[in-house]
Amino acid sequence: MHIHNLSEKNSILNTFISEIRSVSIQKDRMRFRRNIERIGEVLGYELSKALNYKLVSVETPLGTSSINLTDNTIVLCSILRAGVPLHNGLLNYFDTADNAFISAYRHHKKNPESFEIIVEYLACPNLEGKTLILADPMLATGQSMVATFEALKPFGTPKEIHLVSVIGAKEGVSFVENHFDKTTHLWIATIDEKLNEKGYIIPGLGDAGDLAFGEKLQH
Ligand SMILES: O=P(O)(O)OC[C@H]1O[C@H](OP(=O)(O)OP(=O)(O)O)[C@H](O)[C@@H]1O
Ligand SMILES: O=c1cc[nH]c(=O)[nH]1
Ligand SMILES: [Mg+2]
Repeated sequence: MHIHNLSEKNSILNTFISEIRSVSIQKDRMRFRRNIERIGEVLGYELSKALNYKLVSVETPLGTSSINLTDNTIVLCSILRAGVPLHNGLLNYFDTADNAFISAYRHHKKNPESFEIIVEYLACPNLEGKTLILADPMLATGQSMVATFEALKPFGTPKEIHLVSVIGAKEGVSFVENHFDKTTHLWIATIDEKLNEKGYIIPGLGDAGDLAFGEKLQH
């Protein structure tokens, strides 16, 4: 897998990452969502450099200009709920993309330290020969990303796959590395050291879905 960890180079992205991590700033829910969206825009811009381009002509009022434009047919799929603001950020740049949504959540049984991933809702176009962008801001154990990909398989075989995430744990990155083809790209804002016993990324940011949309009741 090609891992693109954008934190390896300093940029304005660091400001957005620090704000979603900060225990005081992250409480501003609108700012939290907007920062995830802004990170989606930055990741989308970087990802765009790996797409295919074709020379096209554009008529201006005064002449003709030639420019390389991407000819990838993109399907943008994000994992509910926390994926929504990241999806919006990516869609701000890939504005003609087709879109897929899937729900994947951790279902805790009696023991809060063990959970399974439940996939319930899935709306997806044909993926055959498409460029699939699979987005989820948190790559903790990596199980949601892998369960989602398995659920998408009946919709066709994408030509290329780009995973997009904001914060990953080393363990989750290795997990997806073992489950996806080696041609897959991972575009990630930063990678943290470890997970705690409940599967939260340390230091991470807490619960991205709750920070973006409010706490949910377990059912
Ligand atoms: O890599 P994993 O260990 O699978 O964990 C990551 C998943 O956890 C979060 O979702 P969560 O289950 O909290 O649902 P939510 O988005 O509804 O809050 C996050 O958005 C990922 O989907
Ligand atoms: O640290 C984590 C792990 C999974 N989901 C989150 O929102 N945060
Ligand atoms: Mg989720």
